[in-house]
Formats: sequence, C-alpha cells, structure tokens
Amino acid sequence: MSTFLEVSNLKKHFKTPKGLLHAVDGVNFKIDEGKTLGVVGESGCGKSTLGRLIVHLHEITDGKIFFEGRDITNPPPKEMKILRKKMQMIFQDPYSSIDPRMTVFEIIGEPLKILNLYSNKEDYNKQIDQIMDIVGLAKRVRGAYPHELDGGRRQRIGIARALVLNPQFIVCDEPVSALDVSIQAQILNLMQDLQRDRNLTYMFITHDLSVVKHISDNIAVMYLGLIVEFCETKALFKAPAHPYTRALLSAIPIPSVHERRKRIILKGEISSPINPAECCRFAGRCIYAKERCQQEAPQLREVTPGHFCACHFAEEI
Ligand SMILES: Nc1ncnc2c1ncn2[C@@H]1O[C@H](COP(=O)(O)OP(=O)(O)OP(=O)(O)O)[C@@H](O)[C@H]1O
Repeated sequence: MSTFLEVSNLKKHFKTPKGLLHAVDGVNFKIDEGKTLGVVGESGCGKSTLGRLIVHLHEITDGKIFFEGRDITNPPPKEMKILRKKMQMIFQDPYSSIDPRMTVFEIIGEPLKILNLYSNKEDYNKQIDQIMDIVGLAKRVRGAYPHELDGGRRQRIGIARALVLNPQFIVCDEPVSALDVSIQAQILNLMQDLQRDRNLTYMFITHDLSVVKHISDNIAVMYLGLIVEFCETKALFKAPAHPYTRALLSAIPIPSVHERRKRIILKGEISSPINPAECCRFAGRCIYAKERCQQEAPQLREVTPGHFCACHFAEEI
C-alpha cells in the first residue's frame, strides 16, 4: 500500500484584530490509498480549515502537501485544474454557496461546465444521469430544487456533485451531522460502497467520534489546531491515550445494560487559539495536568507501535 496523501508541518494562521489565530498549527499525517482518515475534535479546533487547506480552498501559511508522491503545496494553474478534478470536498450544507434557483440536474452538472469536461450535450446529460443513478437519486428529481427534497437526498446531491468529476480523494466535512440517525446510516453506507467501488480515499471530518468509528481506518484527534492523538481506529476506541480523547469517548453512550462508562466532563478554561503559549494547550482542562504541562508543549510521539499521542504523561494515566 502506498502513501497517497501526506501533509507535513501544515499551518494556517489567520490575522485577526487581536493577533494571529493559529487555526492549524503544524499538522503531520499520511493517508494510504483507498483508506479513510477520520478527523475529530470539538467545534473550532481547526478540522474544516485543515480540510480546506488540503483541497486548496485556503492559502497555506506554512508546511507542505504531497499527493501521490508529488509536492502540491503551491501548484501552478495548469496543475491546479487537474487537482480540482482529483480532489473534491463534500460539505454539511453545500447549498449555502449554491444558487437556490438551480435544479438538481444543474447543480450536479455545474462542475463539468466549470472545468469544461464534456464533449457535447448528450455526453453532459449522460454523465449526470449516470452519477445520479450511482448515488441513488431518482430521475424524477432531475428538475427539482434542493429545498424541495429531504436532507438525505440533498446530501446525495452533494455527493453526486463531487463524484461527477471522478475524483480520487474527497474531504468529507461533517457530511451527515445535520441528518437523522437512520438517514446518517444510509449516507455512510453509500459513501462506503462508493469508496470500495471507486477506490476512493477519504478524509472524514466530524465532531462526533461515533460517526467515524465504523468508516475510518485511522483517526486523528485535533485540539486547538494540533493533532493530539493519531492511531488506528480500533486502538483509539480500545485504549485512548490522550486525556482529551478519553473525555470525547466517554461522551458516547454505550448500548448495553451491562457496561457503563464514567462520563468525563471537561471543566476549566479553553485556551485561546490566538497567539497560543508554548505549553500543553489542553492543560487548562486536563485533570492530570502537572507543572510540566504549563511549561512545555508536548510533541506528538509514538507511545505504542503505530499509536501517537501528544501528552507528557500518556504512559502514566
Ligand atoms: N476565514 C477565517 N478567518 C479567521 N478565523 C477563521 C477563519 N476560518 C476559521 N477561523 C477560525 O479558525 C479556527 C478553526 O476553525 P474551523 O472552522 O477550522 O474549526 P472546526 O473544528 O472545523 O469547527 P466547526 O466544526 O465549528 O466548523 C476557529 O477559531 C475559527 O474561528
């Protein structure tokens, strides 16, 4: 298996009136071809910014991105056009940026038009019909407007719009967060089927660990712009190493009367992403924090084979 996507010391700092906001602050990871990396963490930890950096919807402050072994950090315009096809993004609410007067058919076909990827009208229609069929959208909704459809169908449109370009890599940003649990399962199943059939590689962003449990091969846990834990999904659920991950996991209900898990309620100050201090960013909320945590930022280090954690005391707690 080959490394498909790699990011190295990736950073995005936003200028704000109060100082530099370190939204993504030196992130490293790799994703193998055909695999899914789940990226989890609370609102504001930098998940969406990270996804947008990778697909070049944000300018990069520092660091590098490699795709299929090539440096794509600052691609020239010609390569950018190719990357636009190969890398796509699915959003929680794709309609905020789409003209509400566009029909389902027009929305799905728009990327083909923008990148001029069809030979004639017949080819254009055929490509859209095929993709609608693949994502389970009936022909009769071709002329419908998104607001006339339920959440599940609307998300199928978002998926079709990304897939119509035949990408290899998709950043999925909270694609099921706005959906009912039963519809969530349908969309997640569809995404898994598409991954298998088309050998897609996913980065799946969510604030909800239970959503990525069954679809991710690896999970990266983010906290205030940093990855604080990275490992295989099974290892994360079996033996979470970072106190923050433990708190996230403790919030997931267990569907068993025999098992109970003590809920860890995070207390204390969330530190600011603006001009962050050189210390553990989680220290203010961590029940295990010691003096060293206030003085020295923990590096992401391998605590057991393949299991990385940024906590000075991961082995002790
Ligand atoms: N364009 C921007 N300008 C300034 N600050 C920004 C911008 N975009 C994001 N931020 C800030 O960067 C930080 C990370 O935001 P981001 O949206 O990436 O987090 P997130 O984990 O995806 O959260 P959510 O799930 O709420 O979207 C936040 O503090 C946010 O306010």
